[in-house]
Amino acid sequence: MAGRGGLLMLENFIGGKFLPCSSYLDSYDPSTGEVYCHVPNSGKEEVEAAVEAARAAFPGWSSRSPQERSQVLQRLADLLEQSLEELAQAESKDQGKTITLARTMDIPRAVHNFRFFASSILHHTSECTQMDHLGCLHYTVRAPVGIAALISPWNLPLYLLTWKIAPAIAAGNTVIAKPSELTSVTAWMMCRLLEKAGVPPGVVNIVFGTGPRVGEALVSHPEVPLISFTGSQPTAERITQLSAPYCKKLSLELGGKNPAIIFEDANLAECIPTTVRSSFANQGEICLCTSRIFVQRSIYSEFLKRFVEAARMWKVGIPSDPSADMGALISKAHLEKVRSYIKKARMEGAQILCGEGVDKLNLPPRNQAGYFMLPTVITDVKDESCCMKEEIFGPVTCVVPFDSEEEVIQRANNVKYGLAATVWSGNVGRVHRVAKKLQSGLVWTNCWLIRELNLPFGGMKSSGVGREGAKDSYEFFTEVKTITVKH
Ligand SMILES: NC(=O)C1=CN([C@@H]2O[C@H](COP(=O)(O)OP(=O)(O)OC[C@H]3O[C@@H](n4cnc5c(N)ncnc54)[C@H](O)[C@@H]3O)[C@@H](O)[C@H]2O)C=CC1
Ligand SMILES: N/C(=C\C=C\C(=O)O)C(=O)O
Repeated sequence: MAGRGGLLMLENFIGGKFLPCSSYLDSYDPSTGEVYCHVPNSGKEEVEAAVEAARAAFPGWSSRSPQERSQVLQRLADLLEQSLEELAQAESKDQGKTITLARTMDIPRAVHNFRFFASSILHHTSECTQMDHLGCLHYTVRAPVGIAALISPWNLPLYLLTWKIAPAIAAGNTVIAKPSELTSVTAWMMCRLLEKAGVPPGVVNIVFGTGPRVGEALVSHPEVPLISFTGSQPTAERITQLSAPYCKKLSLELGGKNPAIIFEDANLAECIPTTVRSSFANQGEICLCTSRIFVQRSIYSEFLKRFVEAARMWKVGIPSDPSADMGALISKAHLEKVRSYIKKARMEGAQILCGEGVDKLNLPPRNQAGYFMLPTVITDVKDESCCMKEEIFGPVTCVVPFDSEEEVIQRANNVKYGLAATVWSGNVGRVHRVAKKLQSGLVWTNCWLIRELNLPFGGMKSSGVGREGAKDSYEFFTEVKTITVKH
C-alpha cells in the first residue's frame, strides 16, 4: 500500500482486518540508508484489540480437528509458495540480505514451516499407563494453551516468524505476532493471504512496532499465557521479568558465540568453504553463525591462509545482485556496533587479516550510504577478548590455534552461550566424543545448518530456554493434563 510520499505504509492486521495506526515509524532500506517504508508504532490500544480478536477466535479454532487445521496450513503454504518471488524481493530489500538467500533459504523455509507443521500435527499421540493392582488407568490429554505472543527478530524475518506461527496455530492456539520493527514487510504481505487460505479472522493477528512499546504491552498482558521469543539475551531477561508475575510459559531462543573446531584430519576442501559460509552467511546475522574458529596447531598456518583467501572471495554486493554472497547489515546502529568490535580487537593487539579497515569495499554510488561491511577475519586474539566472548552478530570471525582435544573442548565451552557448534574431523570416534562434551544445543559435524525440523532446536546456558521442533513445539504450544480413571 502506498502512503505518505509514495512510501510503502504498513497496517496492523487484527481480527482479519487491516487497521491503520495513529503513529508510524520509519523503516530503512539497508542497502541505501534511505527511508522507504512506514511501520505502525503500535502500543497498548492495538494489543487490547488484538487480544479481543484472538480471544473471540479461540473457541472456534481450537475446537477444529487437527485435520481441518492442517488443511488451512497447507493452503497457506501453497499461497506463500505462489508468491515466493515477490516475497523474496521484499525480504531482500527490507533486510539487506541477498536476493539469492531470500529466494533459496528464507522464503522456501517459511513455506516449509507451514507444510511441516501441517503434517506433524497429524501424528501426535498421548500417553497411557495402567496400575492394575489399584484398578487404575492413567492417560494424558493435550489442549491448546490460548493466546500465544510470538516475538521475532530482524535477521530471518518471515522464516522465524512462521517457525512460530505454524506450530502455534496447528496446535489450536490463536496468536498475536510482533515481528521486528526493522523488518515488518513480509509479515504484512503474508496477512494478505490468510483469508484466502481459510485462516478465520482473529486466529492470526499481527501488531507492528517497537519492543518497549508494543512488545512489552503484549508480554505483560494478563490474557496472554504463552510467549515464544527469538532475539537477544537482554530482551529475553526483560520479557522474563515482565511475565514472571503471571507465570507464563516461555520459549526463549537467544544468541550464540558458536565455535568451529577443526582437527588436523579434517577435510579442508569441504571445511573451508563451509566455515566461510557458517561465518558470513546472511552477513553473519544468524544466531547459528560461527564466530570462534579453533584450528589444530599442525594445520593452523595452512588453514588460515586458505580461509582468508576464501573469505576475500565472499562477494559483498547490493542485495539485488544475484552473484553477491553477502548484502548489507540491518541498520546503521548495528553496523557501528559490529565495527566497534574490530576497533577493540585492534586496540588489544589482534591482527585483522582481511575485511574491515584492510580491504576496500566496491559499491555503486547509490549504495555508498548503505550498511555494508566486508567479511572480516581476526587472529592473535585472546580467549578473554570481547571478540571471543560476546555475540557480534556480523561478518566477523576469530581464528585461533589449539593443541589437544581436551583443551579445545574446555576453551569452546568457556563462554556464557551454548547454542551451536561445528566439529571437523575424519575420526568418527573423536567426532562423537567431542560432540557429547560440548555445551551446545546443536552440534554439526563435518557440515553446518542442515536442519531436521523434527528434532529439538535451541540452546543451553544463556542461549535460551526450551526447544522448538515437531514434538517440542507441540508440547510447548499445548497444556498437558493427566487423567486417572479408577475402574
Ligand atoms: N536469534 C538471535 O540470536 C538474535 C540475536 N540478536 C542479537 O541481539 C542484538 C540486538 O538486536 P535487536 O533487534 O535489538 O534484538 P532484540 O532482542 O531487541 O529484538 C528481537 C525482538 O524483540 C522485540 N523486543 C525488543 N525489546 C522488547 C521488549 N522489551 N519487550 C518485548 N519485545 C521486545 C523486538 O522489537 C524484536 O521484535 C543483535 O545485535 C544480536 O546480537 C538479534 C536478533 C536475533
Ligand atoms: N533462530 C535463528 C535461526 C534459526 C534457524 C533455524 O531454525 O533453522 C536465528 O538466527 O535467530
